[in-house]
Amino acid sequence: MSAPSSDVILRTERVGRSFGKFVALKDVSAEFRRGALTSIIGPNGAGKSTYFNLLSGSLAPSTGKVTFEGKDVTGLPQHRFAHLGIAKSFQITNVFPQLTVRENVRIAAQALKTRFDIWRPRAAMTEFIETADELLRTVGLWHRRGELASALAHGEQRALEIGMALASRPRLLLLDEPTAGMSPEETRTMMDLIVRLASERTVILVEHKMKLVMGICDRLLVLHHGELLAEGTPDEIRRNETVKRVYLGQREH
Ligand SMILES: Nc1ncnc2c1ncn2[C@@H]1O[C@H](COP(=O)(O)OP(=O)(O)OP(=O)(O)O)[C@@H](O)[C@H]1O
Repeated sequence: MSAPSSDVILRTERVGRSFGKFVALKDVSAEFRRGALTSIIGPNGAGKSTYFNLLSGSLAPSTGKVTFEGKDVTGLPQHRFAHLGIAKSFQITNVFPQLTVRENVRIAAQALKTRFDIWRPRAAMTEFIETADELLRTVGLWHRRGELASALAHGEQRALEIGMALASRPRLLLLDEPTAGMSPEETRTMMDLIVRLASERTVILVEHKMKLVMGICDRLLVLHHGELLAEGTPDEIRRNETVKRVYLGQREH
Protein backbone atom coordinates (compact mmCIF):
# COMPACT_ATOMS: atom_id res chain seq x y z
CA MET A 1 0.00 0.00 0.00
CA SER A 2 1.36 3.46 -0.92
CA ALA A 3 1.83 6.05 1.85
CA PRO A 4 1.07 9.74 1.13
CA SER A 5 4.14 11.18 -0.61
CA SER A 6 5.02 13.60 2.25
CA ASP A 7 5.26 10.59 4.57
CA VAL A 8 7.81 8.99 2.28
CA ILE A 9 11.40 10.16 2.78
CA LEU A 10 13.07 7.78 0.35
CA ARG A 11 11.73 5.76 -2.55
CA THR A 12 13.27 3.29 -4.94
CA GLU A 13 11.58 2.48 -8.21
CA ARG A 14 12.60 -0.77 -9.85
CA VAL A 15 16.25 -0.34 -8.87
CA GLY A 16 18.69 -3.02 -9.90
CA ARG A 17 22.41 -3.56 -9.91
CA SER A 18 24.52 -5.95 -11.91
CA PHE A 19 28.18 -6.83 -11.56
CA GLY A 20 29.19 -7.99 -15.02
CA LYS A 21 26.60 -10.58 -15.93
CA PHE A 22 25.63 -11.24 -12.33
CA VAL A 23 22.42 -9.57 -11.19
CA ALA A 24 22.88 -8.77 -7.47
CA LEU A 25 19.67 -6.75 -7.18
CA LYS A 26 16.61 -6.77 -9.39
CA ASP A 27 13.64 -4.39 -9.71
CA VAL A 28 13.34 -3.39 -6.07
CA SER A 29 10.52 -0.88 -5.56
CA ALA A 30 10.00 0.32 -2.01
CA GLU A 31 9.01 3.33 0.06
CA PHE A 32 10.67 4.29 3.33
CA ARG A 33 8.49 6.24 5.72
CA ARG A 34 9.67 9.42 7.37
CA GLY A 35 10.29 8.98 11.09
CA ALA A 36 10.20 5.20 10.91
CA LEU A 37 12.88 2.70 11.79
CA THR A 38 12.99 0.31 8.84
CA SER A 39 15.17 -2.79 8.66
CA ILE A 40 16.35 -4.44 5.49
CA ILE A 41 16.86 -8.11 6.24
CA GLY A 42 17.62 -11.25 4.27
CA PRO A 43 19.93 -14.24 4.23
CA ASN A 44 23.59 -14.15 3.13
CA GLY A 45 24.05 -12.82 -0.38
CA ALA A 46 20.44 -11.56 -0.57
CA GLY A 47 21.59 -8.19 -1.88
CA LYS A 48 21.25 -6.16 1.34
CA SER A 49 24.61 -4.41 1.13
CA THR A 50 24.13 -3.75 -2.57
CA TYR A 51 20.73 -2.15 -1.86
CA PHE A 52 22.22 -0.20 1.08
CA ASN A 53 24.98 1.10 -1.20
CA LEU A 54 22.39 2.26 -3.72
CA LEU A 55 20.40 4.04 -0.99
CA SER A 56 23.49 5.73 0.42
CA GLY A 57 24.91 6.77 -2.93
CA SER A 58 28.04 4.59 -2.68
CA LEU A 59 26.95 2.69 -5.75
CA ALA A 60 24.93 3.83 -8.76
CA PRO A 61 22.07 1.57 -9.77
CA SER A 62 22.29 -0.15 -13.16
CA THR A 63 18.55 0.36 -13.55
CA GLY A 64 15.77 2.25 -11.82
CA LYS A 65 15.46 5.41 -9.80
CA VAL A 66 16.12 6.59 -6.22
CA THR A 67 14.18 9.57 -4.88
CA PHE A 68 14.93 11.40 -1.61
CA GLU A 69 12.30 13.85 -0.37
CA GLY A 70 10.86 13.97 -3.86
CA LYS A 71 14.22 14.73 -5.55
CA ASP A 72 15.76 12.32 -8.01
CA VAL A 73 19.16 11.42 -6.50
CA THR A 74 19.94 8.49 -8.79
CA GLY A 75 23.66 8.34 -9.55
CA LEU A 76 24.54 11.58 -7.70
CA PRO A 77 28.12 11.65 -6.42
CA GLN A 78 28.52 10.41 -2.85
CA HIS A 79 29.47 13.77 -1.30
CA ARG A 80 26.15 15.27 -2.41
CA PHE A 81 24.24 12.81 -0.23
CA ALA A 82 25.60 14.26 3.03
CA HIS A 83 24.59 17.75 1.92
CA LEU A 84 21.12 16.53 1.03
CA GLY A 85 20.60 15.14 4.54
CA ILE A 86 21.52 11.49 4.18
CA ALA A 87 24.31 9.99 6.29
CA LYS A 88 25.57 6.47 6.49
CA SER A 89 27.64 4.51 8.90
CA PHE A 90 28.90 1.23 7.62
CA GLN A 91 32.30 0.56 9.09
CA ILE A 92 34.85 1.93 11.52
CA THR A 93 37.46 2.65 8.87
CA ASN A 94 36.38 6.29 8.88
CA VAL A 95 37.73 6.63 12.42
CA PHE A 96 41.23 8.10 12.86
CA PRO A 97 42.75 5.81 15.51
CA GLN A 98 45.55 8.21 16.54
CA LEU A 99 43.21 11.11 17.24
CA THR A 100 41.09 11.47 20.33
CA VAL A 101 37.43 10.53 20.34
CA ARG A 102 36.46 14.20 20.46
CA GLU A 103 38.87 15.19 17.66
CA ASN A 104 37.34 12.56 15.41
CA VAL A 105 33.85 14.02 15.76
CA ARG A 106 35.12 17.61 15.67
CA ILE A 107 36.87 16.95 12.35
CA ALA A 108 33.71 15.34 10.96
CA ALA A 109 31.75 18.47 11.94
CA GLN A 110 34.42 20.74 10.47
CA ALA A 111 34.65 18.80 7.22
CA LEU A 112 31.05 19.65 6.46
CA LYS A 113 31.59 23.38 6.65
CA THR A 114 32.43 24.49 3.14
CA ARG A 115 34.65 27.29 4.42
CA PHE A 116 36.41 27.68 7.76
CA ASP A 117 35.72 31.16 9.13
CA ILE A 118 39.17 32.78 9.02
CA TRP A 119 37.93 35.91 10.85
CA ARG A 120 36.64 33.98 13.85
CA PRO A 121 38.90 30.92 14.05
CA ARG A 122 38.69 30.60 17.83
CA ALA A 123 34.92 31.05 17.99
CA ALA A 124 34.44 28.65 15.08
CA MET A 125 36.62 26.04 16.75
CA THR A 126 34.68 26.39 20.02
CA GLU A 127 31.50 25.79 18.06
CA PHE A 128 32.90 22.61 16.48
CA ILE A 129 34.01 21.32 19.88
CA GLU A 130 30.56 22.02 21.33
CA THR A 131 28.97 20.17 18.44
CA ALA A 132 31.36 17.25 18.97
CA ASP A 133 30.54 17.09 22.68
CA GLU A 134 26.80 17.14 22.00
CA LEU A 135 27.13 14.31 19.48
CA LEU A 136 29.35 12.32 21.84
CA ARG A 137 26.67 12.60 24.53
CA THR A 138 24.11 11.34 22.01
CA VAL A 139 26.14 8.22 21.24
CA GLY A 140 27.19 7.67 24.86
CA LEU A 141 30.90 8.42 24.45
CA TRP A 142 31.26 11.81 26.10
CA HIS A 143 33.05 10.30 29.11
CA ARG A 144 35.73 8.93 26.73
CA ARG A 145 36.20 12.13 24.74
CA GLY A 146 39.86 12.63 25.70
CA GLU A 147 41.02 9.12 24.86
CA LEU A 148 42.55 7.97 21.61
CA ALA A 149 40.02 6.35 19.32
CA SER A 150 42.31 3.32 19.14
CA ALA A 151 41.72 2.75 22.88
CA LEU A 152 37.98 2.18 22.33
CA ALA A 153 36.42 -1.26 22.24
CA HIS A 154 34.94 -2.42 18.93
CA GLY A 155 31.36 -1.50 19.91
CA GLU A 156 32.46 1.95 21.02
CA GLN A 157 34.31 2.54 17.75
CA ARG A 158 31.10 1.81 15.87
CA ALA A 159 29.26 4.24 18.12
CA LEU A 160 31.97 6.82 17.40
CA GLU A 161 31.56 6.29 13.68
CA ILE A 162 27.82 6.90 14.09
CA GLY A 163 28.59 10.07 16.06
CA MET A 164 30.72 11.22 13.12
CA ALA A 165 27.92 10.40 10.68
CA LEU A 166 25.52 12.51 12.78
CA ALA A 167 27.73 15.58 12.35
CA SER A 168 25.96 16.36 9.07
CA ARG A 169 22.63 16.53 11.00
CA PRO A 170 21.07 13.97 8.68
CA ARG A 171 17.33 13.58 8.37
CA LEU A 172 18.01 10.03 7.21
CA LEU A 173 20.59 7.78 8.87
CA LEU A 174 21.62 4.55 7.15
CA LEU A 175 23.33 1.83 9.17
CA ASP A 176 24.85 -1.29 7.64
CA GLU A 177 25.06 -4.22 10.09
CA PRO A 178 25.84 -1.98 13.06
CA THR A 179 26.24 -4.93 15.43
CA ALA A 180 28.57 -6.99 13.22
CA GLY A 181 31.33 -8.59 15.28
CA MET A 182 29.90 -7.38 18.60
CA SER A 183 29.56 -9.20 21.90
CA PRO A 184 26.01 -9.72 23.24
CA GLU A 185 26.49 -6.81 25.64
CA GLU A 186 27.85 -4.49 22.94
CA THR A 187 24.94 -5.56 20.73
CA ARG A 188 22.40 -4.56 23.42
CA THR A 189 24.08 -1.18 23.90
CA MET A 190 24.07 -0.59 20.14
CA MET A 191 20.41 -1.59 19.79
CA ASP A 192 19.49 0.85 22.59
CA LEU A 193 21.44 3.58 20.80
CA ILE A 194 19.65 2.84 17.51
CA VAL A 195 16.25 3.09 19.19
CA ARG A 196 17.24 6.47 20.69
CA LEU A 197 18.54 7.72 17.34
CA ALA A 198 15.39 6.56 15.59
CA SER A 199 13.21 8.57 17.97
CA GLU A 200 14.63 11.75 16.42
CA ARG A 201 15.25 10.91 12.77
CA THR A 202 14.49 8.37 10.09
CA VAL A 203 16.71 5.30 10.32
CA ILE A 204 17.24 2.50 7.82
CA LEU A 205 19.15 -0.45 9.08
CA VAL A 206 20.61 -3.44 7.26
CA GLU A 207 20.72 -6.51 9.43
CA HIS A 208 21.45 -10.13 8.84
CA LYS A 209 19.87 -11.39 12.06
CA MET A 210 16.11 -11.04 11.83
CA LYS A 211 15.48 -11.65 15.54
CA LEU A 212 17.62 -8.72 16.52
CA VAL A 213 15.50 -6.14 14.74
CA MET A 214 12.02 -7.63 15.11
CA GLY A 215 11.49 -6.02 18.50
CA ILE A 216 12.67 -2.53 17.60
CA CYS A 217 11.72 -1.67 14.04
CA ASP A 218 8.49 -0.27 12.63
CA ARG A 219 8.79 -1.93 9.24
CA LEU A 220 10.90 -4.54 7.48
CA LEU A 221 11.92 -5.23 3.92
CA VAL A 222 12.98 -8.78 3.20
CA LEU A 223 15.38 -9.38 0.32
CA HIS A 224 16.12 -12.78 -1.15
CA HIS A 225 18.25 -13.59 -4.19
CA GLY A 226 18.37 -9.89 -5.03
CA GLU A 227 14.59 -9.44 -5.07
CA LEU A 228 12.12 -7.92 -2.65
CA LEU A 229 10.42 -10.92 -1.07
CA ALA A 230 8.19 -9.16 1.45
CA GLU A 231 7.53 -5.84 3.13
CA GLY A 232 5.54 -5.02 6.26
CA THR A 233 5.38 -4.62 10.01
CA PRO A 234 7.27 -7.08 12.22
CA ASP A 235 4.01 -8.97 12.86
CA GLU A 236 3.22 -9.23 9.17
CA ILE A 237 6.73 -10.45 8.39
CA ARG A 238 6.66 -12.95 11.26
CA ARG A 239 3.45 -14.46 9.85
CA ASN A 240 4.61 -14.44 6.22
CA GLU A 241 4.89 -18.05 5.02
CA THR A 242 7.41 -17.30 2.26
CA VAL A 243 9.68 -15.47 4.69
CA LYS A 244 9.42 -18.36 7.15
CA ARG A 245 10.45 -20.77 4.41
CA VAL A 246 13.46 -18.68 3.38
CA TYR A 247 14.71 -18.42 6.94
CA LEU A 248 13.89 -22.02 7.86
CA GLY A 249 16.91 -24.13 8.57
CA GLN A 250 19.17 -21.14 8.98
CA ARG A 251 20.93 -21.24 12.31
CA GLU A 252 21.09 -17.78 13.78
CA HIS A 253 18.06 -15.51 13.54
N1 LIG B 1 31.35 -5.73 -6.28
C1 LIG B 1 30.82 -6.91 -6.54
N2 LIG B 1 31.23 -7.66 -7.58
C2 LIG B 1 30.69 -8.85 -7.86
N3 LIG B 1 29.69 -9.41 -7.14
C3 LIG B 1 29.24 -8.72 -6.08
C4 LIG B 1 29.78 -7.44 -5.72
N4 LIG B 1 29.11 -7.00 -4.62
C5 LIG B 1 28.21 -7.96 -4.31
N5 LIG B 1 28.29 -8.99 -5.19
C6 LIG B 1 27.47 -10.20 -5.16
O1 LIG B 1 26.13 -9.82 -5.08
C7 LIG B 1 25.39 -10.68 -4.23
C8 LIG B 1 24.71 -9.88 -3.15
O2 LIG B 1 25.72 -9.37 -2.28
P1 LIG B 1 25.41 -8.43 -1.04
O3 LIG B 1 26.72 -8.15 -0.37
O4 LIG B 1 24.62 -7.27 -1.50
O5 LIG B 1 24.51 -9.39 -0.14
P2 LIG B 1 24.15 -9.29 1.39
O6 LIG B 1 22.71 -9.61 1.50
O7 LIG B 1 24.61 -7.98 1.93
O8 LIG B 1 24.99 -10.47 2.01
P3 LIG B 1 25.70 -10.62 3.45
O9 LIG B 1 24.62 -10.75 4.47
O10 LIG B 1 26.49 -11.87 3.28
O11 LIG B 1 26.56 -9.39 3.63
C9 LIG B 1 26.39 -11.70 -3.69
O12 LIG B 1 26.27 -12.88 -4.44
C10 LIG B 1 27.73 -11.05 -3.92
O13 LIG B 1 28.73 -12.00 -4.14
